[in-house]
Amino acid sequence: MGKRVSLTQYLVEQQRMHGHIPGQLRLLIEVVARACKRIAISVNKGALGDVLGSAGTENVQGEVQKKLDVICNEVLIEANEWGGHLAAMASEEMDGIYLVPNRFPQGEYLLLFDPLDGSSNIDVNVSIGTIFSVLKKPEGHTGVSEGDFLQPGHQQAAAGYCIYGPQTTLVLTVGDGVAMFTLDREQGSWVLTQDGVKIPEDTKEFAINMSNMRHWAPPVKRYIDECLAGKEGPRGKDFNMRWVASMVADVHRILTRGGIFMYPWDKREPEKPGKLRLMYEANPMGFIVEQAGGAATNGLQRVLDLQPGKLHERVSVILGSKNEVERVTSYHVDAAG
Ligand SMILES: O=P(O)(O)OC[C@H]1O[C@](O)(COP(=O)(O)O)[C@@H](O)[C@@H]1O
Ligand SMILES: [Mg+2]
Ligand SMILES: [Mg+2]
Repeated sequence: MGKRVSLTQYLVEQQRMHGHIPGQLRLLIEVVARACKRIAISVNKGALGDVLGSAGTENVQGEVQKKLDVICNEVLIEANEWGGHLAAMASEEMDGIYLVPNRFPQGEYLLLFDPLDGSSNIDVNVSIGTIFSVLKKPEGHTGVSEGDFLQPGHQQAAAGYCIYGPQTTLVLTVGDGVAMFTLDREQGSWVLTQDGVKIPEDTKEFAINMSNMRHWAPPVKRYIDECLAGKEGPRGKDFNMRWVASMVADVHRILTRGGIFMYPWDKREPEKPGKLRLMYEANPMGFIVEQAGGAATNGLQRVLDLQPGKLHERVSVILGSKNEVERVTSYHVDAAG
């Protein structure tokens, strides 16, 4: 095996050699990675650590919080308020933004996260994760408001996720491609295990929750019907299907071997644009997927160009292998006339 490159070495190189990231951002990412290591330990303990089951509370979106949703949120807040690189944080599990208290050093970045993605999979021992996104606080005024967070995804300074699966893997982009780091548990360090990750442009694998089929919009139904028709259908090839129901795990598979992931708008809650959250899920994943050569849209527009109207905004998501995402998007454009 060749020389092992740690997360710190990778980031220092991004900072010094390529000039991609300022020192503050490098340190911020290291703090997030350390928090993910702590979360990995809690996740691994499972029933032994009393971390399974419901917390008996609801988040701002009316979803029942699991114990791990709450624990992970606290770990991320606690680690990052000490870091000194942030002005404020926002999380899927908190109603409003969290200002870094004055007693801690203040920084110029904003951190957003989905502390625990795939909540329904915690108790059944299936892969779950943490997703994060970093924005720069807009200049020109003191203090921080919710409005400062409402920046389109193409302005992200960094984004990543950590997947707690058979391996614990941190996937990161600072706008210079995508790198993967595997946690070496004995050493307690993140080791670079793949750099320049590329998603194949074509695929024969789709990920969607098929139980919602009767609620889909016609362009989604058209695309999936064509996939299901297989070799004899208009696509002329057989498709496979996967749905883990943890976005991190589904996206991780797509980064590894290609595929398309869809959580589209559907008729169950027609007033909502989708189930997934723009700021904590779609934007960071959209940034990563694009940096790996894939694409991410809401059916009509590039996800990273959407102007958020509010912190907990929902969005329809289609992402993954470029040619498939373009195809589904063109079906939506056709339908919109
Ligand atoms: O259970 P469904 O409707 O298939 O939804 C699965 C989706 O919900 C999510 O679990 C939502 O994330 P949270 O667990 O953070 O709420 C995604 O990770 C996943 O893609
Ligand atoms: Mg989530
Ligand atoms: Mg979550």
